Amino acid sequence: MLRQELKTKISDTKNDQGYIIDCSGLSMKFGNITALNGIDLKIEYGENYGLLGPNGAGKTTLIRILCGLLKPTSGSAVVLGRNMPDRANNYHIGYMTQMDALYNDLSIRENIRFFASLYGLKGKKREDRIDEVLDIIRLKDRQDSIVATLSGGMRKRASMACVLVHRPKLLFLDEPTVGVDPKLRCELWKYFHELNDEGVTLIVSTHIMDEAEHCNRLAFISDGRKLIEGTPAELKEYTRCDNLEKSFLYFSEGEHGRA
Ligand SMILES: Nc1ncnc2c1ncn2[C@@H]1O[C@H](COP(=O)(O)OP(=O)(O)OP(=O)(O)O)[C@@H](O)[C@H]1O
Repeated sequence: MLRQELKTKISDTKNDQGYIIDCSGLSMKFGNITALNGIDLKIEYGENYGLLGPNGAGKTTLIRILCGLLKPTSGSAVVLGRNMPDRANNYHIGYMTQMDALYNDLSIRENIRFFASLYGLKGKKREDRIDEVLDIIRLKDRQDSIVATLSGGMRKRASMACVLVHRPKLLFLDEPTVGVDPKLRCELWKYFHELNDEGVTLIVSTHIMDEAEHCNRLAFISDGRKLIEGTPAELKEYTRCDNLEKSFLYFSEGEHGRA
């Protein structure tokens, strides 16, 4: 009952612009595997929204549908006012996957330039944007290094630059700071919040609680279902837990997970 009240309270927070993401009854089956099972999701413009759940919960499948890379088995996903999949949304969306999509034999700058060109950026504007993102990820001094020679954290930063270069309105980040050192992690989250302030909507998929605490709202996902959503404070307060991990266990395992 209380859980329903929390759901209702949160779903009442609608913004005048409508929703950047509006999903209804989204399901996805791969043969006999049900990856998503009737997900309803409304995300407002400029939110920093977290998808939190264990391995295999369905987070990546959900993101791939929202990016237009997969067609759902049933239900609808409206993104930026368009029913997905719709290629017209491609320019407005950035997606940083768990596995990087960098070309090993190109330099960092050449990789970023390649992605910028795919989005139609040219000439001085393109080179200025590349300089801008190199500053953000703090790799300007390594811009000519061949990607195959980079450390894991540097690869992550280079991938980040490739998805930021066309300034997407909607950014999907799959475990964005795994393998990144604490100092840069702080800087990246500061930058993500700045992007939010500029109106960019961020969807962050994670099973790391530290990362989830940075989101303004979260959905707990398990076995392809959305268990609950709310702000980190609301979810902890409701479950009377001192951290999100325990709150998640509360919802995924019932009363046994309670602190
Ligand atoms: N192309 C596919 N073919 C078959 N099964 C798939 C496919 N993609 C995903 N699945 C299955 O769907 C389920 C959800 O997977 P998904 O990758 O969405 O989970 P996830 O929450 O992102 O997990 P993780 O945190 O480990 O990345 C899993 O059982 C997975 O094996």
